[in-house]
Amino acid sequence: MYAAPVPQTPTGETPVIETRGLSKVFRRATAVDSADLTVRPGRIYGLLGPNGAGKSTTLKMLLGLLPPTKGDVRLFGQPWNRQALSRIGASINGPSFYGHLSARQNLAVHAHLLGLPATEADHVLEAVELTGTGRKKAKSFSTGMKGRLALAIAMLGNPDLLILDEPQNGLDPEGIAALRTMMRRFTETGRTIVLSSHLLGEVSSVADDIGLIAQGRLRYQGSLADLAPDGDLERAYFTLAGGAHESQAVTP
Ligand SMILES: Nc1ncnc2c1ncn2[C@@H]1O[C@H](COP(=O)(O)OP(=O)(O)OP(=O)(O)O)[C@@H](O)[C@H]1O
Repeated sequence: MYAAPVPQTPTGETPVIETRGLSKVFRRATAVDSADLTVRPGRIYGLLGPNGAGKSTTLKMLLGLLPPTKGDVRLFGQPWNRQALSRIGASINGPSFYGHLSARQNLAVHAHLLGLPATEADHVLEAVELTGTGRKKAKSFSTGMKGRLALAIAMLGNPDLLILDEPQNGLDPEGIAALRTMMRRFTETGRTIVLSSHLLGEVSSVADDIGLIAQGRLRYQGSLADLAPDGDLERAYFTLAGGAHESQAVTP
């Protein structure tokens, strides 16, 4: 395990996530190659990269869903440990819920599984503005509503960190704007979000910091403003990610 003293960011805060040499090899294919991530508290960190860049694999390793082949992960200043997961809410691999249950019933089931009071369900339902869905079954929700429900499930238990894999997928501009507002609200209290996306425009509309990954390697990490001081994010992205012809980056 990575056993260096608790590292700090230039501003002196302990990172919420810090990885060193994080790598994942599937058979002989390297999906993530020596990634050194630093995620600061209170920030929205956008993990950006083309399809197949290694974003989901990275998030899964942070959550212990995949064992790293090499490298270390620290969460909240401590070497990776299961207890830290109780401080993390996550939505990976798209929304997953019981289709025959309402939003509130879904949340009540998840709250129960987490040992939380049922009132917690109402709390997150309100946070994602799904209180008006009543008895409507989740299977008949629109993509945007399903996205909100997935976010609500991840927010149960008042986590300090949200890890969201492509939360903007399938959302219309209104849904993306609503998600942005919910995410901003979440981080206003010093909490942190890591989200992945291959959509440059959507990440740039919400993220404070960017980790740009391509072919498993972290090509850039820092503030969104520093990624493209001239304001041309698309050019910066294509330069770092390896060229428009290879990349799936899309601006809305
Ligand atoms: N379980 C697995 N077994 C073998 N290869 C895998 C597995 N999971 C991912 N990969 C490979 O690892 C690489 C990175 O995949 P990953 O899903 O992390 O990319 P991504 O950046 O999340 O892509 P996308 O934006 O398309 O979701 C890809 O080449 C993928 O095919």
